[in-house]
Amino acid sequence: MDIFLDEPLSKYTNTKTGGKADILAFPESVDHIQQLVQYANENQLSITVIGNASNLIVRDGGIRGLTLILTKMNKITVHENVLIAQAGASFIETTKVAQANSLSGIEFAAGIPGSIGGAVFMNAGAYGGSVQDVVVSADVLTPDDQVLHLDKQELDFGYRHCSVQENNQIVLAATFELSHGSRDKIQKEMDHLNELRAAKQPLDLPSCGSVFKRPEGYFAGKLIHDAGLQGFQIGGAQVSKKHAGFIVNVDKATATDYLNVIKHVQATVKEKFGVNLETEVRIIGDNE
Ligand SMILES: NC(=O)C1=CN([C@@H]2O[C@H](COP(=O)(O)OP(=O)(O)OC[C@H]3O[C@@H](n4cnc5c(N)ncnc54)[C@H](OP(=O)(O)O)[C@@H]3O)[C@@H](O)[C@H]2O)C=CC1
Ligand SMILES: C=C(O[C@H]1[C@H](O)[C@@H](CO)O[C@H](OP(=O)(O)OP(=O)(O)OC[C@H]2O[C@@H](n3ccc(=O)[nH]c3=O)[C@H](O)[C@@H]2O)[C@@H]1NC(C)=O)C(=O)O
Repeated sequence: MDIFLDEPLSKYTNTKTGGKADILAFPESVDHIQQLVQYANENQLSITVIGNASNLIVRDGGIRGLTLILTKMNKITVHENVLIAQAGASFIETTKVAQANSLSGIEFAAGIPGSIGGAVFMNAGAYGGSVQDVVVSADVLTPDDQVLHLDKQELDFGYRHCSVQENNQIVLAATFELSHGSRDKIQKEMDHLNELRAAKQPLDLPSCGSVFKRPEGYFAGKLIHDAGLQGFQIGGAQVSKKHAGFIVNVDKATATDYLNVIKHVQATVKEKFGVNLETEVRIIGDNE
């Protein structure tokens, strides 16, 4: 198993920002994760799990203790209409495997750049679909190193919410129940959604997806757009000129630049429209 010390996380985050991990490990099996959790518990190290870092800002001070990236646990298996994906599998790859097996239901995720673990953790959604519509159960590891099989009810999905968040569990794998469909039709729907995404979102620049949650009754992107903030920039982090709900790294941004732009956007939208924008991105790690 690969383990790195003092490893810059900017190499792994989609924003290309963030400080160093004291210890960064790439486990290849549940056994590896259990060994790492045991080691961390014995040495009183905190544990942080990162998926594809597509909806994440790691502060410039980095992450103490042990950080895990699960991309080496990426097996996807299919039995009839049931698809099981390990936590480190990419969501996009999972949609391709479903399509190849004529399975319909996760077309909505064709362009979601996260991992299966991150997608369950955040109850990922786009274009009217979300993880809760198709996931029937997940295997998780508890902080005291026990593997649990949780059904959908126990996962307690809500808007960008899942019970894994407050129980500090690590998602190991997820089971999806899909329906049989036509391979061509599934592919067409995935292509269509990817075209919509490419037309609206700044996919050509580093970002962390939608920075803010949808406030009830509003769209974050529209509020930021109407506040005249598109193009607003601090350091190398800029409110996207293409989609105001994104902050793009246009010139060697730091995580601090991102956080300063977020603060300014929140204050401006509050002042102009009286709406509180809550971050959807996870912000983790220490200040510099
Ligand atoms: N709709 C869209 O177009 C887009 C949606 N997204 C969303 O963001 C999600 C982020 O996914 P991803 O990039 O993989 O995640 P990230 O690496 O961005 O991690 C986000 C958080 O997820 C938690 N996490 C990740 N993997 C696991 C795991 N195996 N077990 C437990 N917790 C985990 C971590 O929580 P902690 O810090 O507490 O350990 C982490 O802080 C996507 O799946 C999707 O929901 C992202 C971009 C675009
Ligand atoms: C990118 C993410 O998810 C995305 C997901 O891909 C898309 C597609 O379904 O819908 C959400 O974006 P969104 O709420 O910004 O949806 P969009 O349809 O792009 O925009 C909403 C509305 O705001 C308007 N809008 C958007 C951007 C902008 O600069 N100006 C503007 O006026 C749009 O015209 C539209 O009327 C998800 N974000 C949230 C917070 O719900 C993510 O979670 O990281």
